[in-house]
Amino acid sequence: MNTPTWVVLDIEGTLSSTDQVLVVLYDYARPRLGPWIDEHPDDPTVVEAVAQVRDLAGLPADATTADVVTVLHDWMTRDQKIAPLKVLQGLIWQRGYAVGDLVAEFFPDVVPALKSWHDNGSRLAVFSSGSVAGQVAFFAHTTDGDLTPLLEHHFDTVNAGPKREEQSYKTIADVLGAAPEEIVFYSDVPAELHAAAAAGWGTVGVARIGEPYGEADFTPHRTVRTLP
Ligand SMILES: CSCCC(=O)C(=O)COP(=O)(O)O
Ligand SMILES: [Mg+2]
Repeated sequence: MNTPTWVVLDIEGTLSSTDQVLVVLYDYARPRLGPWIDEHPDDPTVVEAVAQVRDLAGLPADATTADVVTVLHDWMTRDQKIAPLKVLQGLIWQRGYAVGDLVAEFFPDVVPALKSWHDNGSRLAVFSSGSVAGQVAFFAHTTDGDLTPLLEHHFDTVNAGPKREEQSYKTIADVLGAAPEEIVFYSDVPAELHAAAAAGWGTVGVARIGEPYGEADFTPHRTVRTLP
């Protein structure tokens, strides 16, 4: 494959283990959701996210924080990557990274690959279900230091759209100002790769041993076990 202009990267299962997200980060967020909502009654981002939870879950307007948290915990248990949950998690993780409670860990091949792509002239972006706020904090506080200078753009389901829909990849290409064939997407989830390919992007399946999609069928996408 020729060196692409843009390399767009998924996080969970691709750069970082699923346990890093679903155990470390989710366990950190779970008990903090209720207090975060109650302590930020005037934050428009929080107010909007809570209103969206109420709407999506069909809760009454007078639903309590505890009712909202019950819904959020249920979504987390089922790993439903629903936007208002990801927004609230992202705010909590942002604080967790800032105060030193959290440090982002990557698979061992990831940081060398990011640096190699960057040094060889590829431009890097992220497309993850994790909110942009959470993503930026994650890359700013890693076991290898602040990696944010390597990344030019962050996309999530709010500013790009659902990861399994072709239109989201068209939106990202527009923002990047790139032709689809100049972009390659790396992900552990075949359905996401199918959507990116439908938008004309190059695709690479990341089938890591021991990860949930490690033995999935990635046909017709090129597949690797490690990056790049
Ligand atoms: C601080 S980044 C958290 C990533 C996250 O919340 C998530 O759900 C990852 O999903 P992905 O789309 O990267 O597989
Ligand atoms: Mg993933």
